[in-house]
Amino acid sequence: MRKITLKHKLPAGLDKQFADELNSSQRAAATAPDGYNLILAGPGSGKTRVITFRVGFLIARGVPADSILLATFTRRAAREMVGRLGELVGNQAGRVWAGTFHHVGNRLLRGAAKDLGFQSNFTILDSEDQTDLLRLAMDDAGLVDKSKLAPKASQLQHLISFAINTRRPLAAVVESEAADQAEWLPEIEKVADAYARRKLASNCMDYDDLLTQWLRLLDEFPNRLEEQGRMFRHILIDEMQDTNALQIEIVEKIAAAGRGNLTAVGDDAQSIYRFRGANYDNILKFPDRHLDARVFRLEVNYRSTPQIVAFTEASIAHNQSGFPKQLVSARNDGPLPVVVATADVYEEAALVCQQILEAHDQDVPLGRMAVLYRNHYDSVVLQGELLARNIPYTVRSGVRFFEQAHVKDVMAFLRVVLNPRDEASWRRLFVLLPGVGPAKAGAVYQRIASEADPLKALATAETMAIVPSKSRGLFAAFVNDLNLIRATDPEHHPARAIEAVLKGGYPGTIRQKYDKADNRIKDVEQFAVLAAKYDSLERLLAELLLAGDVYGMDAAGSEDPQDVLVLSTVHQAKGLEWSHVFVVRLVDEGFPHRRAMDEPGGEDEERRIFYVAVSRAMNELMLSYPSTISRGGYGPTVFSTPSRFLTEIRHDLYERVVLEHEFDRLNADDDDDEGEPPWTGRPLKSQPDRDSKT
Ligand SMILES: Nc1ncnc2c1ncn2[C@@H]1O[C@H](COP(=O)(O)OP(=O)(O)OP(=O)(O)O)[C@@H](O)[C@H]1O
Repeated sequence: MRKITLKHKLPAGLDKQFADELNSSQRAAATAPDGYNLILAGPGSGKTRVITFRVGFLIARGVPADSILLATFTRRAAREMVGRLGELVGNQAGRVWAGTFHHVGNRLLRGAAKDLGFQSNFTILDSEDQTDLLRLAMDDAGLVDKSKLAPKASQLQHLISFAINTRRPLAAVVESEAADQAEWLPEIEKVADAYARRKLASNCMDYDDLLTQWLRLLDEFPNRLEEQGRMFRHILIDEMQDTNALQIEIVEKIAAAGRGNLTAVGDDAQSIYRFRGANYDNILKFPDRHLDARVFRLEVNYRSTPQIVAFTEASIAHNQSGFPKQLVSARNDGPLPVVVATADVYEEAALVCQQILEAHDQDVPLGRMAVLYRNHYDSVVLQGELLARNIPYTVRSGVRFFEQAHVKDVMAFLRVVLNPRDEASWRRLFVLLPGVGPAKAGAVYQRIASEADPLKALATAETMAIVPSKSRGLFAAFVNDLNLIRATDPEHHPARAIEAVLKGGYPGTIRQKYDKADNRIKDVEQFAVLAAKYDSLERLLAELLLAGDVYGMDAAGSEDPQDVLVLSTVHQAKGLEWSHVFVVRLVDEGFPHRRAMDEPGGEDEERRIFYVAVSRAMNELMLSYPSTISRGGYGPTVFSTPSRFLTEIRHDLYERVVLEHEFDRLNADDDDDEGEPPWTGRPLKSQPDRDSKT
């Protein structure tokens, strides 16, 4: 039969946009022929731009927009790409299947849930619902109250989810991720089964099901596989380096069943989500899995100055594996990255704040600057300094420090000791005890409120009578903790008071009540470090809490409420860029993360995290580390080792800067060069510390 090919016209101006906005390698990748394509690209090389243009190209070539699947790492990325795509192809952009794998899985499963034994109106469990259901499953498996050493719900959740996302047997995951829990394996497996049964019975799916059930559909229902193969003529995956085994199995199955059109975009050197099950091999072995794959390389960095690019490339060159790339900057020269050693964490915080304010005085908006760190708790002391200096900031890596539940709990301990009539704080503490709800908490407060010494009144038989009998032991321990906290003279030594909180029963409460307990406990330790700067609890509370509204305020001369400094873990900074980037706490015990170093490939993964951090900077990059660190406020102070990620870099690729104190300068002999510090460099003036240090 004779065929007529319907020709589609490129929308007006699209040709010109391809010519004006893409360089030749970007254009070649965006307009690649059908088939398997891998676009390997360094940081700042326009990956987002290229993948968006490729979708635009496909639509312009006549591929129906609703037959394109564009899988992104975050929903925000999908929104941004669809917005940009709209500028290229108009309202067809909204018809593309763009979103995270979970988002797309959810849409597809609604129409196919019945095949899998679910109803199409299945509910998606949020993480709290998940924990509740898992606790019930633990009960089914006889794991509740069995032993204090038995795995907790949050740990089980992680292990079950990790096994699913890495497509490994649960037993192997328990062995490698939680060897100390291996004796509980039979129970853990029972919990996993009971949890799955309960989800099915209650017509609920968790996030992982949106992928596992999707894959099940493809594996067990050949008609569904064929349907999806037909439906998705082109599949594009952004951030390929952070996909997990499950995600890749799904898309590769669909592509193979359909037309075999799969374009993956990513940077192997930015693969940083191994802890969530991402598999570095997904990108590294793509050419091995698809022998006919074309590989495109984007090697022009539009983001960073040549100095920053040279530094970042010198860092990643120390990794053992990865695709070789030759990244060049398209920008004009800028200053060398700066490396500064500070005396301690307080000086580091003061230095970063001062540099930020100076850049701000030179018209760099706060919103174009970011402070990045490896661990969320590394930001605590800095947050204290920012609040004290009225510099507005937002924390991408989570809730601002003083708004977190566990920090509020610790504050409540301090507050009731300082002001035993602080009802809200008492109530907050009482409900931390098992069996005490808001009503009982109110009754206990009423009982002690009228007493001359409410704290003393806590220990009386009348008060105890209000507490449920099973909680009395813990209540007595809590009263004991409060007395120990009071004995530290918290009014003058707030750090000692926080350390007393840490020595009492509260860490146990954290483990019982909250997820990520270890990190929360580290937060509280860092809170003690911050508090050691204060010799008055009242001032600490006033300075840190009353300044809590500083977000979006017209502080530091900023006129735009959105113009706030960004604080972020490196992981949360993925894909973003700022004019000025400060990477802090670069000590060998923290960045690289100590735990990661014990795992095979751990150092390379940590170096990739460092690479992501430094490659966020467009114009200026400052890297700092405290020469001494202490665990708690009054804990022993030890010398730190600068991160290997700094010391391994060729010295001419950065500028070492020594800190000079203003008062040193005033007193110094004019040209006395004797006793030069071992690390010499351009002196950087620092303001004397606030006089609050104890
Ligand atoms: N051809 C180009 N001409 C000029 N600027 C470009 C070009 N391509 C990309 N850019 C700019 O370079 C910067 C980095 O681009 P983009 O964010 O897409 O990079 P990326 O490869 O996704 O980076 P990363 O992987 O580091 O997150 C952006 O500011 C973008 O607008």
